[in-house]
Amino acid sequence: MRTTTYDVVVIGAGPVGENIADRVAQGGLSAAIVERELVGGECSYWACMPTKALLRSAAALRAARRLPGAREAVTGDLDTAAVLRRRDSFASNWKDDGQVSWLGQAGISLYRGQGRISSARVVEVTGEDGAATSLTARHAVVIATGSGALLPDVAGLREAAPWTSREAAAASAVPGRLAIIGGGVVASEMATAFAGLGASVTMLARDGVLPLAEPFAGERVTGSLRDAGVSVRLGAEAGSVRRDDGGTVSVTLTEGERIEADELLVAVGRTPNTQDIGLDDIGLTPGAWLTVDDTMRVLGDDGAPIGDGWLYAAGDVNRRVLLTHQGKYQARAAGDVIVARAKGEAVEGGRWGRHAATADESAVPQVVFTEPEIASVGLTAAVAAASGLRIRVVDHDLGAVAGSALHADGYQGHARMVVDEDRKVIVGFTLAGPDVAELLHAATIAVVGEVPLDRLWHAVPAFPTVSEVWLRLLEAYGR
Ligand SMILES: Cc1cc2nc3c(=O)[nH]c(=O)nc-3n(C[C@H](O)[C@H](O)[C@H](O)COP(=O)(O)OP(=O)(O)OC[C@H]3O[C@@H](n4cnc5c(N)ncnc54)[C@H](O)[C@@H]3O)c2cc1C
Ligand SMILES: NC(=O)c1ccc[n+]([C@@H]2O[C@H](COP(=O)([O-])OP(=O)(O)OC[C@H]3O[C@@H](n4cnc5c(N)ncnc54)[C@H](O)[C@@H]3O)[C@@H](O)[C@H]2O)c1
Repeated sequence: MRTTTYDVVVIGAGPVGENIADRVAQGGLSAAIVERELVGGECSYWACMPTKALLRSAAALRAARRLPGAREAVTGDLDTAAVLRRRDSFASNWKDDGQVSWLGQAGISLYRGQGRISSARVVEVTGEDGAATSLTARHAVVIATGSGALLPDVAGLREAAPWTSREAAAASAVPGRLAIIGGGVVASEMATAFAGLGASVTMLARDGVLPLAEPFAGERVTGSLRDAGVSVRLGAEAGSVRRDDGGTVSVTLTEGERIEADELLVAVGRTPNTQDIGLDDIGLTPGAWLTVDDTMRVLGDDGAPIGDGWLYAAGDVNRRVLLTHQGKYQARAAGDVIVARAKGEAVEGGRWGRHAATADESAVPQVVFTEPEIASVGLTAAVAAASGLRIRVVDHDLGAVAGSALHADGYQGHARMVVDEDRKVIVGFTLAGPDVAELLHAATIAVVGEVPLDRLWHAVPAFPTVSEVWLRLLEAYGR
């Protein structure tokens, strides 16, 4: 077996693995990355990028139709084939040459194949041809293997060959009828996308729509999905599934009703890609999420770092936050701390230190690209209250802001800020409305910076922008 030594070996070349390898290379260490599919991972080819491309054209069309003058210029329907072609290009036609050449420029060595930890600091790579290579890491091995779609234990589901988010994101045609099990982020975005592309969609949202967001977010998305013709079945649970010889899928609900569709998308969460990466050989459980400290070092059952601290895990696989931008934030912390430890430099792993992913706890931004868009950061009122904070919730009608009225006739939206009354800082912020995504970062800065409310009065939103909602919220709060 060929054996090579690097300072750092990363398993998984998704957005997180790529960023860690880049960070350690920039810090002067040598890095190898192991990938079994496409360099770029889930986000580039089957998740963030293609799904947002599927959503964007219909959103632009809706926006034009909200505006007199522009509305009259819209004379046709959405061109589905053009949307799918644009999606293909955003998925780089499922080819990774661009990202492979980026790795080369960054000085990172790529090994294609399945990576498996065979002993402390050693990763064995098995290529498609069965040939094995052994990579030894002088300083650290990083697991950045991501996650895959979770299939719930529903009778007949696997045999019915359902779509997961991968098949939905890469669909080459729009099914006439699409049933969706789930009510979370993937289910809501894909119901929006496929309804926009002309499918007749039924959504089985057992636990509600966007149940982890502020309640008004799920209510508004449910309302607009229904307006778009989606049958949103709150509380409905799939009992069994069957696909007949003609290809029709039937989902029998636990209460007995049968729903028929041409395709069935399952979107009920994720499972970690840790099944076959050698965890058993180092005292960890295959198939389990990995637990890490704030510098992304993997912890054993005893709460202590594995071995002398040579093993790290970042991104989806550690379950802290299943989002690309947050995984890349972890990657910057992990990459930099690996370099610092290798060079014997001080580690700043305390709260908000440069080597700690502190924001994962309570300052995570997310945009759900539904209609309306849901943009949020930090804690919901319910979570903040449950965590023992003394909070005050301030709400404002986003449509009542001059900038919103100009943005679109009949603009409907809502904004909520959650204030920690003891510290007089914002701990949560949620916006629901057309095109609110780009408003989010101001709220993220307020939450991460713990900007006192009396200072926020001096951050004056420009007139007439939708951001003026900040002033209205402060006025409602009072000073
Ligand atoms: C439908 C969908 C839409 C999403 N949209 C968004 C969005 O809009 N914004 C956002 O922030 N997040 C979004 N996410 C979440 C985002 O995709 C993930 O958080 C992100 O991809 C995680 O990155 P990662 O590098 O940890 O893992 P991944 O992207 O899963 O990459 C892991 C890589 O490791 C490889 N790998 C796994 N095991 C091995 C092994 N043993 N050997 C070698 N290689 C291996 C895999 O092939 C893969 O390339 C979405 C997720 C889904 C499912
Ligand atoms: N725009 C974005 O940021 C974006 C878009 C898509 C996905 N993502 C990320 O990808 C991850 C996966 O998304 P997801 O939607 O699969 O997971 P999710 O955790 O957001 O939602 C899963 C939903 O399925 C429900 N559920 C669980 N088991 C069920 C069952 N047996 N039957 C019916 N419903 C069931 C849950 O209550 C939950 O509401 C998320 O963590 C999300 O953050 C992000």
